[in-house]
Amino acid sequence: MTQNNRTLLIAGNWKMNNDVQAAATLADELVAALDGVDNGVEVLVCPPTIDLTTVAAKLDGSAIKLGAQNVYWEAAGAYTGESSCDMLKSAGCTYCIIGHSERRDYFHETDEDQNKKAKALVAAGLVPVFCCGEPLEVREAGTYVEHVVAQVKAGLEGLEIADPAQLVVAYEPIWAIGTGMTATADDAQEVCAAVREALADLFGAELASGIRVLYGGSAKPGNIAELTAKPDVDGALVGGASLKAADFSQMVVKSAE
Ligand SMILES: O=C[C@H](O)COP(=O)(O)O
Repeated sequence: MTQNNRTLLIAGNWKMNNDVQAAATLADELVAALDGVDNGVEVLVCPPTIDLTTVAAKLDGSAIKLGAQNVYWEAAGAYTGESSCDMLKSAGCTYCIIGHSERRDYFHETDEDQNKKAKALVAAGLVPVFCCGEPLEVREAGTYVEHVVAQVKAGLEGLEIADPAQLVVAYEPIWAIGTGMTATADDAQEVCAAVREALADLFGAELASGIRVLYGGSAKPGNIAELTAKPDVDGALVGGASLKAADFSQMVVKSAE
């Protein structure tokens, strides 16, 4: 638990890594590495869509949750290459990442797209892990808080939740993703606190105080404890370090120390 009574969440985003066999192996390794770890930290892995059912079978009986990396908001139909909320649920998912900067940059996804995805996920009973974060030029211009708050408000406007567990937000400064340039814990705290204020504007202070806000961007075993020690950082969305069971499981342990 954090000092604010929110359950810490350590989430692994495998991105486009691991074929079905490699995903099965990593899932087995994770289950083994986390066996007996009972420190109150919630653990989530988000493999590529093609790996979901295989990983779900491997996680069965463990406390590790399953999430997807993308979703389409329509229920069914002629949307080649896409997966619906119900499809993700049928594969065993309870969470889904949306709005990752890689989706926004490489696949031209907009705030409006994230808004439709968030609403479809919540309506289906899935929890969006809504990503936001600024590029380097915005950080250097000093307008990063405004940038991130605008993303949160546009992406989550009109979303209806009754329980804080229905939503997770991940602050991921783009300049820190996969670069080894981790934001300092103070940087993370500053923006995560601003995200929580934006959530209070959207959903009211009480709900906002229970919504988990994660940090993402070169989070690793060596810096996770410092990050989660901050009052508004409720865990991490982990890319590279989630691909090694030893590193990821160490992060689960260290996040609560
Ligand atoms: O979704 C995860 C983030 O993009 C962070 O990736 P990273 O830990 O490899 O920097």
